[in-house]
Parts: sequence; structure tokens; C-alpha cells
Amino acid sequence: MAATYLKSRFGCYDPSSSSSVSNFGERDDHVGVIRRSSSLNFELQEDPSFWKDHNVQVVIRIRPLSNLEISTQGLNKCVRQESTQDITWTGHPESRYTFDLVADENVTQENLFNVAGLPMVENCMGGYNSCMFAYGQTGSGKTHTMMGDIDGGTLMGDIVGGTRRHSVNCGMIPRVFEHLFTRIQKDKEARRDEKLRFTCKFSYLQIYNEQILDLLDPSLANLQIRESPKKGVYVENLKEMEVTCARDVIQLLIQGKTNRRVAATNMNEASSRSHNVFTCIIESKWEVQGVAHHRFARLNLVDLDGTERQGSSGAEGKRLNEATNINKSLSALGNVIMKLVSSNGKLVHVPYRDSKITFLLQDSLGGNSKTSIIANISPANCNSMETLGTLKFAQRANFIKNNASVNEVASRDVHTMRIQIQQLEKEVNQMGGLVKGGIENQEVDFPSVSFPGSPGSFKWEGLEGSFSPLACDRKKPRVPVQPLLNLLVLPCPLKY
Ligand SMILES: Nc1ncnc2c1ncn2[C@@H]1O[C@H](COP(=O)(O)OP(=O)(O)OP(=O)(O)O)[C@@H](O)[C@H]1O
Repeated sequence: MAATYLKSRFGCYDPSSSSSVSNFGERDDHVGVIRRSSSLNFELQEDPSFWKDHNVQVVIRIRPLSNLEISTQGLNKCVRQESTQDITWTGHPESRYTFDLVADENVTQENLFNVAGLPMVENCMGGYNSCMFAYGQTGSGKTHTMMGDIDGGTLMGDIVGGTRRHSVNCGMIPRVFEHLFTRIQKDKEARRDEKLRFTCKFSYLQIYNEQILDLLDPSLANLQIRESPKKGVYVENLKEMEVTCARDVIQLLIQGKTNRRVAATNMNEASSRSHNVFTCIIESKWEVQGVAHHRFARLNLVDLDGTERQGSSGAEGKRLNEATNINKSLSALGNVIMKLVSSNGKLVHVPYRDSKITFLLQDSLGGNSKTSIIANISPANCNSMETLGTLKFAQRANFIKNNASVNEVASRDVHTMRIQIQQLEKEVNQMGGLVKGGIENQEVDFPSVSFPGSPGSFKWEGLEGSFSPLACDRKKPRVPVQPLLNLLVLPCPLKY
């Protein structure tokens, strides 16, 4: 059954209304649901046009019931899949949700990669910043989805009998890199005349208790996030390793995983509770008719820590502190999403800096990125409330609007200027709305503005300006609109 990818944003509806009857007639009992869903076998199909019209994709992935859950609770489930886009939470009151895709327990890693991972690689190759993050309750399948099995010996990319073989369980991250390097190789061969060349730099970090640790060099702890006009948001001093094939990445993933264990032991922590962020900066350069082109994309792959109710986890002492920090950062993520979807495209202050993970994912949420959110859920009845929480989170995320644009410059001045002018026009239009509203002398929240040096001076997109020191609160990025408007007439460098 093909996914139609309508962003129909129904959200949840009242099951007591006449329209609550599922597409497939009467509601089955739970055992019937299981038989029905496996017999229908909702296979997801890729729709290449999806990313032309959308910048955010929300996918629900239901993991299978575990043997323990089956032996203690039977085959009852708290969700019922209705189609490749619809899912019903079967608690009280029953509620139905619509997403871009719903992947049931029968959906394989390969099938999921084809609909969510592969298009993301294509977006990166096209010069779009891209992000995939896995969200969900502890044990709902985030790591299985993102990393899967990479230790099995049959690393992806191994050649067996003349063809490449994956471990069937290897997840989105290894598959993304295998496809990325295959695509790079193909492009390089097809465009030899243009002297096309690529550079890929890989980094792997962990956010534990609101501290950033470099998993490729664990001696680098408590790294700081910075923001610059040229690089956008980045982690200062984070090790970036050049990678030329999928095997290079796999080796770094294994190295990072080992460092993670060492770090956990050093911190006297058996827990692996942390957010894990894998980033690859992909740059390409080529020449056409004497014009040198430069394209770049940032690919963020994120395995978030699990949402967990403190009451149910039985956490105490240090572990409670850890759980509190995780809950804080995940609720900061929820707040950012809430603010983004309630702002209706207006310029509002979005609290990205309330946690490390939201600061780092600033571009991926509401910014210059094509983003895929995989919300993992458990179908077990004992996880019913956590599953409902994830469905509600995903429903809100479904309304995020990003502004993804191709990161490309051409070295002839006229080309560079054209791209810059397009960017500036967009910003002038935005600011123009404020001027029309007659508020050019008021202050606006402008997160990309920094306040270096003397009072009243500010930097925006690499350009410096000044205004009355009295109008500036250094702690908050608020500046009067007029000086920013004055700066808009000047060209500014591209951010990536
Ligand atoms: N789609 C799936 N198919 C088969 N097994 C799965 C699937 N999803 C999860 N599992 C299994 O369920 C268990 C928990 O999954 P996983 O460790 O990925 O959860 P998690 O959400 O990353 O948990 P945590 O937040 O604690 O890291 C693992 O044994 C995993 O192999």
C-alpha cells in the first residue's frame, strides 16, 4: 500500500463521532487487530515528491511486543494501525492520529531506510542541511532504528558473493553512510568533466547531564556550543574526522561506542542515558564554464535519550539528577516545538538555548534544514501512557515549518551576489512586515545577533552595527529593528 504523503494534519479526533469507525469497518478486539495488521502488511513506499513540498517529515515506528510483554500481558496492544498514515491509541478515550508515515512492527530496517533515510541522503547531495532524530520512551526502539546492529561482523558494505551485504538489522545511520558514499562515487564518475570532488567530515558527540563529550576524543569533555555567522551553530573544539567510505564511518561508530563505555565507567555510571549526535559535513566543489561552485550540507543524525516517568523509573540520588536533566532537555525540546508551531510563522523568541540539545538542533527545528522525526512507540499495554505522550509530541512536531534552502555559492561575483540577494530579499520581506506594522523603532528577538565588545555594538551575519546602549539588554538577543534594516542593504556571507 503506497503512502500518499498528504500532510493532512488531522491530529486526533473524537472517537465517539460517526467518523470514528476505522477505514476497515468495525473495531476488532485486540487479538483481531494483531492478525489484521500482520495480514494487511502495511508496506511503506517511497514518494520522491514528498521533500519537494515539505521540510519536515514525522514517522511513527511501532516496535514489536517483547517476549516478556507477551508472556506477562498476552498479545493485547495499546495502539492499532489503521493505514500507512493513521494510528489509533486504544486507551480511554480512544484517539486517532495521522502522520506522514506509520511503520508497524513488520516494517524492516531496509523498508524504513527507503522511505526516510534514502531521501535524506538525496537532500544532502542537493545541498540541503538534513536531520533525522529518533524520539521515544526508553526501550521503544530508538537505538535499534538509528544504529541497529553494527557489531555483527557483517558490516554493511561487505562484499559477499559479488554483492554488497547488510546485516539485516543495521539501522539508519550505517545505511545512510553506505548510500551517501555510493552516491558520491556515482556522481564523481558521471561528472568527471566538472572535476567534481567531495569532502566529508564526521563527528560524534554525547550530551550527558547537559555536558558535551566528544566520543571520538573522550579527553575533550564539557565542550561548548558556539554560534558564528559563517558556521552557524557548532561545537567548539569538537574533533571532525575526514571519512571517505562507509567503512571509515563504521569504524568511528565502533570507536565512539567503546569510548562511551569508557566514559560511563570513568563517571562511575552504568547507565547509557544520554543524547547521541552524529554529524557529517558534506562539501562538494566543481566547475562549469569557468565558474567554481561550492555546495555544502550538514547532516545531523540524533539518537535522543528516552522519555521516562520519574515515578515509574524508581530513580534516586545521582540517577534522579540524571533523569531530571534528561527530562528537562526533552521538555525544552517540547517547548521549542510548542513555540514554533504556535508562532504561526511570526518572529518570536524560541527558547533554543534552554538546553544543549535544542541549541545544537536549532537549525533542524524551524530553521534551514529538511528534518525527519522518527517517533518510536511501544505497543505494550503497560506502556500505554508513554505511547500516548509520544504520539502527542509527534502530532505537535507535525506542524513545524522549516525554511530549508540549498547551501551553494558560485565563485564568480555575479553568481554569489544572486544567491545573496535572494537570501536578503527573503529577510527584507520578513522585516518589511515589521516596518509596515510601524514598529521599526521597537525591539525584536533576533537569536542570530551577538553583542561583542563595547556596549551598544552588535554583530549580525558577520556585519557590525551599533545602537543606543540603553536599548540593549546583553543577556537577551533583543535589538532595535532599524539598525538591522540598515544592515540588510549590505551583502552578508552564507551560513551553513
Ligand atoms: N523494530 C524492532 N524490531 C525488532 N526489535 C526491536 C525493534 N525496536 C526495538 N527492538 C528491540 O527492543 C529493545 C529496545 O530497543 P532500543 O534499545 O533500541 O530502545 P531505545 O529506545 O533506544 O532505549 P533507550 O532509550 O533505553 O536507549 C532492543 O532489544 C531492540 O533490539
